[in-house]
Amino acid sequence: MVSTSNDAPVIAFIGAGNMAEAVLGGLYSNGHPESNLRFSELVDERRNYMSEKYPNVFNSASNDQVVQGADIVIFAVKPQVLQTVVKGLASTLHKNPSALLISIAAGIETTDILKWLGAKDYEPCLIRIMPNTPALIGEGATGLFATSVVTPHQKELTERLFGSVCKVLSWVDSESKIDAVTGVSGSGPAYFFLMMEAIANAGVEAGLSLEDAKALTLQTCLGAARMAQESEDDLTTLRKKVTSPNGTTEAAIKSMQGANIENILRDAVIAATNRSKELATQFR
Ligand SMILES: NC(=O)C1=CN([C@@H]2O[C@H](COP(=O)(O)OP(=O)(O)OC[C@H]3O[C@@H](n4cnc5c(N)ncnc54)[C@H](OP(=O)(O)O)[C@@H]3O)[C@@H](O)[C@H]2O)C=CC1
Ligand SMILES: O=C(O)[C@@H]1CCC=N1
Repeated sequence: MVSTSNDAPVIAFIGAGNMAEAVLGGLYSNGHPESNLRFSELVDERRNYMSEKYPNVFNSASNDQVVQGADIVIFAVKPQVLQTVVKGLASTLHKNPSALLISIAAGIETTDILKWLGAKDYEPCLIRIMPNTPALIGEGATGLFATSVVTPHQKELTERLFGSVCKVLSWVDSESKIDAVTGVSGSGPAYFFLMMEAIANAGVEAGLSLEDAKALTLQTCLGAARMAQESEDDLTTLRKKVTSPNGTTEAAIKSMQGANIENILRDAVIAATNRSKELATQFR
């Protein structure tokens, strides 16, 4: 096993896919010591890609190897394989009862993870988190839920770590709210990417080059989000300030409302929230 440096926690990622990369990459860019980051990944091609990108971060195809001696273990595999992964790691984790366990898997409930761990003599400290991919550039948003045995110190540590990659961290008091966080922000980047694709493509149809249409779309999205964050006006007021009576925006908003855009977006968020709940029962 690799040696570690200083008193930063040793963090082991189980699964090194898109979301693990977003969090690991964000921590790495923020100066978390490389020697205190590790990941396991079964797929050779993916492991090689990650190891070229993060050359001094220890990696292995063995989940057991990376969790040994880890202070924090982050489960970052797909919901459908989490049960097998957790059961496979249980005996190794029982030898490290002080490790803080964090699951980022959509849907899967903490009671199921604890059941799969099957610890007899202690209750593992487990936190469920739903971050999003902009964590890779330090612009993530996440909801967090802690089981009752998690200590204030562990919550602070989790806030500090995820706070370095996510600008919004919101602890929820009941686990079911993590499904709603998933519907709004976990899946949320994809909604905005889809809208940006559609707006840029429409800009091309209206006569712009793709390059210009994309640049204008992205900056408009960024500017609107930053303005909404920094302004004292609420979202409705900000929208109305763009919308001159009988002007161009009004024509666009009428077109969108005619197609029932509010309901379309509402249904999308509820569909993702419900799918998160369904994943829990599907892979139990
Ligand atoms: N992507 C996102 O925006 C977000 C994802 N999440 C959650 O994060 C988790 C990971 O998602 P994402 O990164 O997108 O998924 P990915 O499929 O990109 O990453 C998971 C990786 O883990 C690998 N893997 C599978 N089984 C094992 C195993 N037994 N041991 C080690 N590695 C394994 C997978 O290989 P293989 O491809 O062969 O399965 C894959 O490379 C999911 O549970 C998802 O719900 C949460 C928030 C946002
Ligand atoms: O689509 C998914 O299931 C994962 C969880 C949230 C974002 N991506």
